Amino acid sequence: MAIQWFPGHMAKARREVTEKLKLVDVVYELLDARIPLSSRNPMMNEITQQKPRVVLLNKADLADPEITKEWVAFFDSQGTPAVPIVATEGSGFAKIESEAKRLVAPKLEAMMKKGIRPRAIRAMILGIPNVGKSSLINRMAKRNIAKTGDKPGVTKAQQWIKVGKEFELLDTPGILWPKFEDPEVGLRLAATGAIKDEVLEADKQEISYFLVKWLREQYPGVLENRYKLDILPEEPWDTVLEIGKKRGLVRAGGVIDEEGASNLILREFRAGMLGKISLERP
Ligand SMILES: Nc1nc2c(ncn2[C@@H]2O[C@H](COP(=O)(O)OP(=O)(O)OP(=O)(O)O)[C@@H](O)[C@H]2O)c(=O)[nH]1
Repeated sequence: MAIQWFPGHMAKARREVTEKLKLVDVVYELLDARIPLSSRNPMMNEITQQKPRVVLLNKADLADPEITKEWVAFFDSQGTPAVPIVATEGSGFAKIESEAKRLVAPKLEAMMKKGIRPRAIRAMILGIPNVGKSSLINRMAKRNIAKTGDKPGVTKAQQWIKVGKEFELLDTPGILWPKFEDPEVGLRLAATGAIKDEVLEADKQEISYFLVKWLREQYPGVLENRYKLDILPEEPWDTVLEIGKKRGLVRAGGVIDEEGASNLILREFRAGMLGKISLERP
């Protein structure tokens, strides 16, 4: 999504989310399992206030399973249950529902005591662009719900998607902006493909250097294995050039196509071809 977040957009997004929040019992905060804090809206607590919240660590198929466990423990320690999921495959979905039910149970009991008949639990999905909101909604709905959330000016009545007997999901997600202030956060978002490269001030090369440096430090052997490198150069720019050479990205006159090499590394990382890798630790 090519949306750019200007102050006006942020205010509007926040207003829309606040309106939707009034309709639901529980919020699913969708984060990228590879970069949970970087993919979290900086004002999440303020915006959702006291609303019960379940963190969903999406794209868990691409993340380092050990680090994902650490993140679950981290969020638990903060009092927010967290569930690793793969929205595109439907894995982790049973727990999505049971956690929400657990959080909303006291409210439903209080309603019953007042003689109000129990009703379905109502939930909404909230997250930054590209984190998998539509994939999750479609998978939970078991059909394709048209994307309308990111089209300015397109308004449509809120619809509820029935998920089982006791559960309903709002058919449009709440979209919030990511953090932009911290350059490292920006690089993590860019490396995972959460923000379009064109939107970012950093160029492809810089993003690939960031990724290569992280892999060198945190995942020894990964680059060597994938690109058949005998020795890993000390500097990230030399590594990128070396990978370009190995992959035959060489222009006339023997000049290595550095941008091509950067693109290749990013593309392969995003597709999970370098393995299950997380870019952020609790
Ligand atoms: N590997 C993997 N890819 C996923 C998963 N969930 C979503 N994706 C992919 O991530 C991309 C973005 O997914 P969407 O569902 O369009 O994300 P969104 O949050 O609705 O995006 P916006 O409409 O931009 O706000 C798509 O290419 C999906 O196929 C997942 O669990 N694993």
